[in-house]
Amino acid sequence: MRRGLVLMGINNIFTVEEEGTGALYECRIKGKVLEDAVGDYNPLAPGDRVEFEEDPIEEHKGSIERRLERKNAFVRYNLKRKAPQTLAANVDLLVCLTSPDQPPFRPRFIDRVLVAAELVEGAEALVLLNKKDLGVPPEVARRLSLYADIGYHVRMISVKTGEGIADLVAFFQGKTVVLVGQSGVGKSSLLNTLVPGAGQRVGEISRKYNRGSHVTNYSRLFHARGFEVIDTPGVREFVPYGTSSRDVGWCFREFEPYAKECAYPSCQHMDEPDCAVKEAVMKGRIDPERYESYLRLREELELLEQEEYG
Ligand SMILES: Nc1nc2c(ncn2[C@@H]2O[C@H](COP(=O)(O)OP(=O)(O)OP(=O)(O)O)[C@@H](O)[C@H]2O)c(=O)[nH]1
Ligand SMILES: [Zn+2]
Repeated sequence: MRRGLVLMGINNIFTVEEEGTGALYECRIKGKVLEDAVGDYNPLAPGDRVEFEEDPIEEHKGSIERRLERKNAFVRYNLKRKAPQTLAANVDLLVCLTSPDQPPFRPRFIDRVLVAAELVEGAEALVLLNKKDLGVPPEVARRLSLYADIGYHVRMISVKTGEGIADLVAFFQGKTVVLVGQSGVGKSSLLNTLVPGAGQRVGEISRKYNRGSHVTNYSRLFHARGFEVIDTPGVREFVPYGTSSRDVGWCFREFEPYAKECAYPSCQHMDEPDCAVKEAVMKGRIDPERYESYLRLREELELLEQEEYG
């Protein structure tokens, strides 16, 4: 049995890089499901390690027999397909790439990615502002320092001028990092800086597997110097998966010390009496914008739950 690393998967065909040799195999899953991944919608993602068997006839084809134990998984809810989508596995650092302008800074998007990051066990999160060369308005700077205050990594770079890139590469050493971002923030540009030629390779792959459609709707692992980087599809909306409307408050990490003090253990921090979270918002100890993000995400998850079960 050979061992390998899943680099990407499109339409249930997985590109697996063999351990030791680095040879690439085009693999399918043997049988219908993987034993240890029963019930998963997409059982394999870039970053997964697998055992596979080489095809006896066709060179560089194979079948995946088993997924090795995962440390964690980064999952979003795919609104189009109405199903969870695992974007990456075995993640050390989730990078939410953003920009001060072009497209506009969207803190609500960041908050949602950070909620998803809280659900990736053992992974850290970095809020990474690209396009620093465009200038950083005070409101953006304030928000970034809020993220730092509540315990997330925060950095600013400019792919255009190269500012902050060397430090970023140093920070990434030894890690598997996942890039997430809205369209247009410069994700492809950053990826190309980290992994020269990556963009071109992505283009070739989409032509091969995604005939006609140029939109990359799958993630892909690349080896960079001293670290691994997983690129994910640029999305307009991001919905985290793996929590419920009732529990999502626990994914706003700065709420936690207060939430424990709420009169009701399952307090939703809305209209309940003696809600310590609301009180903290009122006293300025919790940022009102983060609280607003919470309310909106809670509501959206509730709507999705009604769609699913109603
Ligand atoms: N001013 C400035 N522009 C940048 C910087 N990085 C990227 N851009 C520009 O931003 C635009 C979008 O960059 P892309 O790398 O294509 O962004 P993306 O996030 O991959 O976007 P999608 O392909 O839509 O997912 C391009 O015109 C880049 O030249 C930067 O640091 N500063
Ligand atoms: Zn409460």
